[in-house]
Amino acid sequence: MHSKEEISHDEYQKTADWLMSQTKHRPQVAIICGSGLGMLADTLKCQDSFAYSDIPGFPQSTVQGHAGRLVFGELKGKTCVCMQGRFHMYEGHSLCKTTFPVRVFKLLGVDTLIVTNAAGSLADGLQPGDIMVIKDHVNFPGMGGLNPLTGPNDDKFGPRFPAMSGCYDKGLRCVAMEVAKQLGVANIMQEGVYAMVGGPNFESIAEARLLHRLGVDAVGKTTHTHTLTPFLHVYETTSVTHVVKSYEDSESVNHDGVLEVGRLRSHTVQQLVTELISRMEINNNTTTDNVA
Ligand SMILES: O=P(O)(O)O[C@H]1O[C@H](CO)[C@@H](O)[C@H]1O
Ligand code: HPA
Repeated sequence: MHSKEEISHDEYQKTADWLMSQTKHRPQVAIICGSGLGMLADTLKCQDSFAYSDIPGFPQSTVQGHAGRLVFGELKGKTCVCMQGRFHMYEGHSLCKTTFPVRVFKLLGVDTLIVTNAAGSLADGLQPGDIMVIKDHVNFPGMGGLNPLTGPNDDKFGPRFPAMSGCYDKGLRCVAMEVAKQLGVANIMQEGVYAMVGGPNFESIAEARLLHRLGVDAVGKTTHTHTLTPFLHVYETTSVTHVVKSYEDSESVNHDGVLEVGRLRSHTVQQLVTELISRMEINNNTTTDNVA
């Protein structure tokens, strides 16, 4: 069963030590790129990049649109590490494997995590191509006991019972909305609630309607597992795709369509993240105080 696998502190440390022996970069910010959104990594300067298959202990990406590379470099004067490709439960990874890189990032000195993803729209006001800033999540697998934090707690990574109320950094969300205004994209950006489901199938019409009634704005198959790691300032943005909610709707959602929307919005997401990073005060560990 997924939740049984355990990874020791030494294993995370071994991967972190290997990376530190291969690059001089010491990142403060980590960026995880969602489906079709990996181009962000190409904008880093003075790059050192590693295929996941060459990094000791790292899982492998198997999904189209997730290149499987870890890229270190500079963005707007901040040292960053960028995942071009993430790991999903539906690929067969245990949940602690899907979150493995986030704990390694902590050991590298990262204190801010920026996550992008693709997800289907359930809210009436969210159109395909819109951007949703995640303000909260519903962790369906977690509510049923599938949680990367299951098992012995490693106090070095956070408390046994972490609170989720402040999970998505309010200061970063405010700055993101300011940046959206400055870039002229505030009309396609709003805050909302993301729900993770197991997948890999897309939702049935009845499931989509149920999620909508439960207060979910967008649905995907990943993401919050990374944000359950309570030591980081987290900012997360969703690139919204179409979800079928009506029996009369002749469209059906598919992964190629998801990648297309990702590509369509990748430039805007890239601009948003770059400007957000440029405004961060990172060294004093007080991103939440840095509201523009
Ligand atoms: O969450 P990301 O990796 O962006 O991908 C989303 O897009 C894929 C489905 O097309 C699923 O993996 C879903 O979670
Ligand atoms: O999980 C999903 N469901 C619906 N639409 C999506 N678009 C990306 N991911 C998803």
